[in-house]
Amino acid sequence: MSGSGSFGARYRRVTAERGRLCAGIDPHASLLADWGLPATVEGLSRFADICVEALAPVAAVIKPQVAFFEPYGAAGFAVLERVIAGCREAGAVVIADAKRGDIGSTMAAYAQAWLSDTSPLCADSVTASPYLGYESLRPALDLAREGGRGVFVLARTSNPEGGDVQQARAGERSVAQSIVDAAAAENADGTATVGLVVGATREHGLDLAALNGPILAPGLGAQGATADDLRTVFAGADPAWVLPASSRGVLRAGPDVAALREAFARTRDEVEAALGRSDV
Ligand SMILES: O=C(O)c1cc(=O)[nH]c(=O)n1[C@@H]1O[C@H](COP(=O)(O)O)[C@@H](O)[C@H]1O
Repeated sequence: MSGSGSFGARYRRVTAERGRLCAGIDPHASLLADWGLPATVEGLSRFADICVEALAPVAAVIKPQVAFFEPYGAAGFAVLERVIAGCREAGAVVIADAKRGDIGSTMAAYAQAWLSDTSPLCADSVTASPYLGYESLRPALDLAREGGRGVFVLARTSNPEGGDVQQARAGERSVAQSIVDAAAAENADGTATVGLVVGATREHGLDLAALNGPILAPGLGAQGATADDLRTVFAGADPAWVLPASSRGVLRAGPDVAALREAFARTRDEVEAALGRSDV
């Protein structure tokens, strides 16, 4: 899908209106305890409802971390379905942080789960690992493009161990740069179907200038990156596409809905001030 129905067009619209910060919904057991909630599906459900109420009407992008719903089995997935639907209804773009990656024929089923209207888990986009080979993600990339959705592909992750694989040389360039280049080639159609994940926690040495798609940048807050760091880490990228993400850094302000929303707004304003705008 191209033009105003593309993922990129929708992403640009909503981030221009609501600002560039992705709010993570990561129901860690320790956060549930801090919020006075039990580590049960009822606790998870209450945590999720508070997050949706506080964040969905104000955040441009929301990223529920699937891993924290999985330990509760089918009941956890039912809560996740509610989170995804509630955030989308309130106008936020949802990234299901599932980090899927498998051989192509299996990847097609993951794509159906996260990117097809027929699935109860359908989101606006999903995170994916290209480390079974970028082309193994093809079924997800194609389905996303068809439906005006997106795939955020891991390039250079925020964790210290990521460099072992991602900074390895693949001929003239690093493995991570080869992922960036594949995504940029894919986005030549102007849809911005392929986003990247590039951690905000360290300088990455990547050339992101030709990407023409969103760059999810986790690591703000709990992992130590600051809004000011964004200026240097993403100096070579179009700031309109940079999407810093914070989960625990914002969530620690809960469970009060107003306090949570205020923590989100404060972080978003810091990010906006640090990144500046190229498109207004
Ligand atoms: O894909 C991601 O979102 C992701 C990629 C990455 O490189 N680093 C990273 O921290 N994440 C996710 O971003 C969130 C970070 O959470 P906080 O450290 O609490 O802000 C978690 O859900 C991580 O799984």
